[in-house]
Amino acid sequence: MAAPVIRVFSSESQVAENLCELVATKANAAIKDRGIFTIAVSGGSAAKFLCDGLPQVATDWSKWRVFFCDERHVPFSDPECTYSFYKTNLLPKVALSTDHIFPLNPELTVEQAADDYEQKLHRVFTDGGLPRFDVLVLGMGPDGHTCSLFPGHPLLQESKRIAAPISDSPKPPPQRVTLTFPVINNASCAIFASCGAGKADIVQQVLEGQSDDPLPAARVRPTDGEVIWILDQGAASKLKQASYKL
Ligand SMILES: O=C(O)[C@H](O)[C@@H](O)[C@H](O)[C@H](O)COP(=O)(O)O
Repeated sequence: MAAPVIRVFSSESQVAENLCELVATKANAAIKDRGIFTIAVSGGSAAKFLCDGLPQVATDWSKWRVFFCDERHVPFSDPECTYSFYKTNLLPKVALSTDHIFPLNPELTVEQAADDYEQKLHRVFTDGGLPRFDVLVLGMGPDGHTCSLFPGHPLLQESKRIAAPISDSPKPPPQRVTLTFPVINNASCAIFASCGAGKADIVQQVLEGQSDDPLPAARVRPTDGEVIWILDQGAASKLKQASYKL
């Protein structure tokens, strides 16, 4: 398990650019090696960064398979739907087929939608084992949550499911489906992008704090992979280790 790699940039636009360059590098390496690139993306500012920057990268979009680290159980027409954000803001600009992006089915109950999502994962990750994503693009909330995995929630201990329903999310909307830690920590590379001084305390706690009960974002430590934090100066401003500074 490698220690987190921390990259600090002077502006949000540089964070976005670096994130997209890194994703493209990982994509093109995976396509060269195995002919396919598997990624799970998030909502929040990471979605905006990816939708703005990925149309500029050179890659074979027909080889991408795009899942969601988590998704809100809302209709596609709801402005809270992360899939619809990507559908509107990325799909018209890149040659990614809608057959290669995997939304949650909002017509089902949240429990059924989680089961259905696990089946979708197994159809792409066909070896029958735990899915091993090439890249996860993650966000972190001000409480240290990532995906729909919240501090103190029993889902932090989930060990059997690869995608799980949640009906009591402390952040609305309450019903969501999320990848679980066994899948997250089986990824080849997990990338966080966090910006703004409002994130400084929680970034410091997650990256430098010691706890017997780590925050969800601090539990992202792929066993055979890397975790990379891409921060702007504001988000990195409370880190104590001098090597993390610009
Ligand atoms: O599902 C959600 O409610 C959001 O997607 C959320 O989990 C988001 O990823 C984080 O709060 C970080 O968001 P920012 O990077 O925009 O702060």
